[in-house]
Amino acid sequence: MIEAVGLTKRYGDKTAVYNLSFQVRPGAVTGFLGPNGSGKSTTMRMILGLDNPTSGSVTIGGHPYRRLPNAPRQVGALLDAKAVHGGRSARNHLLSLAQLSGIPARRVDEVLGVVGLQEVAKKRSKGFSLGMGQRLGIAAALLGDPQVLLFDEPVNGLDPEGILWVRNLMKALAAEGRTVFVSSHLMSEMALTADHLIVIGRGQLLADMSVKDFISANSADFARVRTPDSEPQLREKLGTALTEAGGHVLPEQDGALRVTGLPLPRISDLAHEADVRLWELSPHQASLEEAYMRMTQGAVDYRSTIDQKAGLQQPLPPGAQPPMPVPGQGQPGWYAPPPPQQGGQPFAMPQGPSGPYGGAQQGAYAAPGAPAADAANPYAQPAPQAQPVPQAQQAPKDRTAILTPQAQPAAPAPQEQPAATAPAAPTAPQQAPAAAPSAPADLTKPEDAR
Ligand SMILES: Nc1ncnc2c1ncn2[C@@H]1O[C@H](COP(=O)(O)OP(=O)(O)OP(=O)(O)O)[C@@H](O)[C@H]1O
Repeated sequence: MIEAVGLTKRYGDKTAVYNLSFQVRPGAVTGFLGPNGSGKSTTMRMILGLDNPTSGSVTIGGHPYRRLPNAPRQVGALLDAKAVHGGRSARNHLLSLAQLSGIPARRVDEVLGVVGLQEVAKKRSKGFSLGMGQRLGIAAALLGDPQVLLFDEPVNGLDPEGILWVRNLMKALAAEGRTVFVSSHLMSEMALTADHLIVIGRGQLLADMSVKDFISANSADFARVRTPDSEPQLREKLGTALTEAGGHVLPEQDGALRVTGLPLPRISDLAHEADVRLWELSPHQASLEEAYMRMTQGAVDYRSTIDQKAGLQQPLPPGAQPPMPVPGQGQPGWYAPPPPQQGGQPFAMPQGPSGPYGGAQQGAYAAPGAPAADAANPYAQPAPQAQPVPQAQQAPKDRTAILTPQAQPAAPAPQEQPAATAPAAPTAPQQAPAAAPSAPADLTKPEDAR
């Protein structure tokens, strides 16, 4: 298990990570989400002992990474797939890492097969595509057959088959009881891969809960209603009737109406009473992407001037910044209204000390995450029989917490103390292995070797 307690990292007057407390449990894939610059890589670097926390601590199995006995056998990571000596072949790169750690050469060939690089094992890695580089980085992470794995954007540059393979690899690793912590900006992929989510914004914890709970906590089901395009007055009429009946009505880009707060039969009845014909009346559920956007909108630092989130976000006045998310309500100004405040809220909202952003609180944790039951996914690729893990395998609901800064997204106050100096040593997980591994798990072998 990875455990962070009050983890804070400052670079001069820049607070990259502030008072982060969370646990990443074995037996589940935990997604690590946050907008650009929110502190994910910094957090991962601190977990791996590549950066010193300014305050707080993070441990793996109860020890800081640098004090772990046989760290490379216990922890594997993909942080920067480009951190490879380009003049070396893939095999020689892995071989040198293995030799540094006393890992037998046969394990190198195993992981090359696992990631599908056996055909290009003797080619220099500087000629590798982005996706091939990612595969090589994943191979390095698997080299020591570790129980704890960290992947920073592992599907970056992978083709669809590669993405599917990584998805199944993550799940298979978790199903074996390993701790899998993976960051990604691909929400659709995270929705399919992760059991649990840790979401940060501007270095602070925003949510710590199952994917399912995250979506229901940050979105609401809604109905799409369309009236005949040729008769805009009917749309107006229906909108008025629905609003008067207590519905929340917002226009969609294609001319439909997004309605919340009214059940579908009631919408149908109201349309009938208003003598408005309908071309569409359909139920919709928000996606993880939509829930994530809603949760993190106020914590986004870098935004295109022409980006209006494809109609999801209500336009702000010129120069206005969206407010930080509100606990249990997500981001104000988004089409999906807040989830029910009473009875329907699946997470706790613990209180805690104020932080530089206005108040970050420590999460509440309960039972450990349940291991996924289905260990059928092969690591080796391609993964022709791979199936998405059903929602039922998600982490238990009671291990949830939502933590939200309450005030301004302004920069934290300048710090009095100098930034901690990052250790000069490793820059990539490939430098991790240091000890001989025990026999690798069967699932890490290529299919044809089993
Ligand atoms: N060595 C450093 N010196 C100064 N500032 C840094 C350093 N490393 C990171 N930062 C800053 O800390 C913040 C968090 O950066 P980090 O790379 O951890 O974010 P991230 O969530 O991984 O972003 P992305 O999704 O874009 O990869 C950013 O504002 C970044 O500029």
